[in-house]
Amino acid sequence: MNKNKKNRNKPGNKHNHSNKTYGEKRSGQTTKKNEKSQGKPTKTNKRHGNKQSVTAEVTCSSLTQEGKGIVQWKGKQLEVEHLLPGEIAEITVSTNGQHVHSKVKRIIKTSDDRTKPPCVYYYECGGCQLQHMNNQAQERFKQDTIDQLMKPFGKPEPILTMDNPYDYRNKSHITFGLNKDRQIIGGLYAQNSHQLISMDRCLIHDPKADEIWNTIKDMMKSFKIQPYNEDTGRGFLRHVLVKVGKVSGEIMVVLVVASTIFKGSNNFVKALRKAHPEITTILMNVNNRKTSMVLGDQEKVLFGKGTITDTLCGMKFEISAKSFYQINPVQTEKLYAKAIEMAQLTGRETVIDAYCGIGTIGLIASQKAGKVIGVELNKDAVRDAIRNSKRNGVKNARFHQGDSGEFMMEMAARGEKADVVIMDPPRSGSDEAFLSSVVKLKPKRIVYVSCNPVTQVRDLKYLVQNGYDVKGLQPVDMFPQTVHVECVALIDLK
Ligand SMILES: C[S@@+](CC[C@H](N)C(=O)[O-])C[C@H]1O[C@@H](n2cnc3c(N)ncnc32)[C@H](O)[C@@H]1O
Repeated sequence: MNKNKKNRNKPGNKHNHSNKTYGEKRSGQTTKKNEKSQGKPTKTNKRHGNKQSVTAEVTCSSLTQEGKGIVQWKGKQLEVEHLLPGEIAEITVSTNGQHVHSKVKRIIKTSDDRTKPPCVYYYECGGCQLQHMNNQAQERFKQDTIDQLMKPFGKPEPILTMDNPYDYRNKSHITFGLNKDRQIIGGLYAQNSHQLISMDRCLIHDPKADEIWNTIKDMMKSFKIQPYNEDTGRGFLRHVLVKVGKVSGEIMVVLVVASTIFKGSNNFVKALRKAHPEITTILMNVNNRKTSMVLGDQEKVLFGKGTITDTLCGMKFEISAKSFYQINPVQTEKLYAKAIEMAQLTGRETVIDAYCGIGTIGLIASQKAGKVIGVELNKDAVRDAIRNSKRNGVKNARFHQGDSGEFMMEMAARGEKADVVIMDPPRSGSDEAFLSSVVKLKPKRIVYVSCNPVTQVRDLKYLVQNGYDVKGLQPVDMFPQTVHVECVALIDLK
């Protein structure tokens, strides 16, 4: 599908930008001196019921943490997607009495930070938010975001960026549906919605993963497989998840389906393997619940061993469908190297690897530690961690399944000690149970790895109020083209 035509009028297409000022374009209109900072309503466009839409000329002053441009309009601060600081633009402002929504209509003065997004789906899809910024501007934006958030704790190091900031994702997740002509389409959802954007390539996915799900989409018709419809609950194939071992080349395909009966599964697997002999395992995951979660509980291996193996920091890791594994292995090696350097291990320490996933950080750290204790909620990930420990010949690591907070409380209650806690919680951050038991255990050092600096700041505040000092902060760009940024913090007992 050629979307170039459709995108011609979107911001980011340099040929579309006019350097004319608003005043030049609309000669004869009066401008008041103070209008610039307030935005200049130009005309009322439409009125539907109490919904009203106007066009206004605005100047973008700065960016929000979500990468949206901040502008002033009629004394209000608006957040406008895809607008950059210093840019002057015509925007459409829609109000319904309660909510105000604004959108770029035309860019009048373009920032030097702007680049043409290489992805033709960028302005529809919700996956990336920063493709309209060049690499330097993305780096500056992420550094500024971290510097601002971390101000109470000191100055972060320069962010570790990625040389080739595309094709990096080792995990791709695609949804299927029908278009208005009832043709099968596959793609990603538009931002904050369940509107499926039909696409054939995502530029941050591994290219092989995209080839595979496109083959699956093309096979669906001949195998009479209907995409699942969230509203009616009818249909069979909900999603395809592809995991790629970037070093090993092993590939896992997970067909997420809505029912346990997969008619013709043998022939389907045979045909898929014929088209892609590089696939090393195929699973069927049954998700028959009304949920936005991708994977369900039931899983059946249709071909291969059901896991893939990959190499990270010189160690081999087995990865299950449901286990967490960092999605950008190039940057993960930098992140882990930094985290382990911050831990300053001498070979004697007891290290807790909390929220350990498949044991990656703990097993890599075990080479420099006395003993590693890993704790993780997900059963499959713990099973992987134990297997990974054996596979790499690690003798000084143990893994436990359970809630990290409860595990630490029990450790503290038993009077056990830890020298270093490495923690890497999900985006929601840690919890008081965990943090208070860390404070009780009194490790001399905590290394906090986070993919959400906002919750990390909250947790750092708790630790600082309870006897710890933040001694180092290292941002890492694990998710180029998106607003997300990873940060690792070194925290020492005062
Ligand atoms: C960001 S991942 C980090 C995994 C691992 N450290 C890595 O680098 O691959 C967070 C992990 O925390 C696990 N998790 C979430 N809540 C948890 C909890 N309350 N207790 C223990 N683990 C939890 C998730 O299953 C996930 O594997």
